[in-house]
Amino acid sequence: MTTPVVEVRDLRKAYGAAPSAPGSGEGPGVHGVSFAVTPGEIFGILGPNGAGKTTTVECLAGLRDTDGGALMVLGVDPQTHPERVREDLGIQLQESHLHDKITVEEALRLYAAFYSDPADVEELLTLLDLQDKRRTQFAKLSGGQKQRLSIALALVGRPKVAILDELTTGLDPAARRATWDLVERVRATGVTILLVTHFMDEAERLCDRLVIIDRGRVVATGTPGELIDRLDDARAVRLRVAPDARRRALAALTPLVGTPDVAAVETDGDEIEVRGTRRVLFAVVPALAAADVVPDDVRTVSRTLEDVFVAVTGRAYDPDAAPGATDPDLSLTNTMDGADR
Ligand SMILES: Nc1ncnc2c1ncn2[C@@H]1O[C@H](COP(=O)(O)OP(=O)(O)OP(=O)(O)O)[C@@H](O)[C@H]1O
Repeated sequence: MTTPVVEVRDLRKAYGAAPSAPGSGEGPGVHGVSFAVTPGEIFGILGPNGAGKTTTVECLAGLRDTDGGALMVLGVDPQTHPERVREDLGIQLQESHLHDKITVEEALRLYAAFYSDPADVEELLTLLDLQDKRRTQFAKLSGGQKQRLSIALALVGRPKVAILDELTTGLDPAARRATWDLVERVRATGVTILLVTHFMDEAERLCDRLVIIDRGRVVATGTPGELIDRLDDARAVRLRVAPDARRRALAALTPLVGTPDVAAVETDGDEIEVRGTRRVLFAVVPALAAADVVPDDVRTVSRTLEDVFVAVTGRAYDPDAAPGATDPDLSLTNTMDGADR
């Protein structure tokens, strides 16, 4: 088995006292998170706001002290040797703040000066599509350009692992898609990526594997496909059948419920929906053929990571749900400094 580049075992970090409200869990923080990231992956940490994602990556970067558990980044414990971890770890945290007047190129050269063997600034400008913006001041950049600059800054120390936190929050759909392409481009250069996000579609699109975190705990781990396929009704086949064949179609399909690949048959307007495993289509087609029903239209529908969240937590996914107390004074800045330990 490949040695993980990042390993988190039973990480614990609590903020303040546990809440007294019934059902509100153990209070804000992280309460036993475990996962391992293998080299070259885009690994996702997905969950609603306040789930504990940023806390987890800040502990990994040695920016916060933990209360318990074991952490390893490229063979080094970030809690005991944060400075060694930072040599190989690039981190782009939420809300990067740079001086309004600093230009893109100045910012990159300034950050490069902190490293003995920095990445080539020209290469970074090209990789992140910022050549045309090199002389633009930070305050004049669009949201997408600021995000691209923050990724470039996270990569300036030639990290082996890059942590990207809530990259696409506030971006329009086109800028989001462009940012996703960039993340894939960065991974293609050999950097392992730890992607923190509360966007289900982003995780589904980008991550090779992921953990879903809710209220400080891991509630699911796997590839997006594995997590979805574990649902009892991972897929659905939707059929439109002419009114005169409808009764025959239902008579053929209803007895399939309870067979290994079929969980339910339901009607919805003029459509019939058969839900089941990813092999549900294999059950539907022979049954229709035997009854000589030719549908006017057939579509397959896949579930999403949002359905996985609902299935494992029993709650609807509210990306903005932030349980527990917040710390109004906590303002995170880019790079290693600025976090309160
Ligand atoms: N310094 C702090 N003091 C008190 N509570 C904190 C502190 N930092 C985080 N928290 C709380 O701990 C919980 C987890 O926060 P964290 O930032 O790790 O969540 P998150 O999943 O990254 O969400 P978000 O995207 O909103 O940052 C939240 O309830 C948050 O309010």
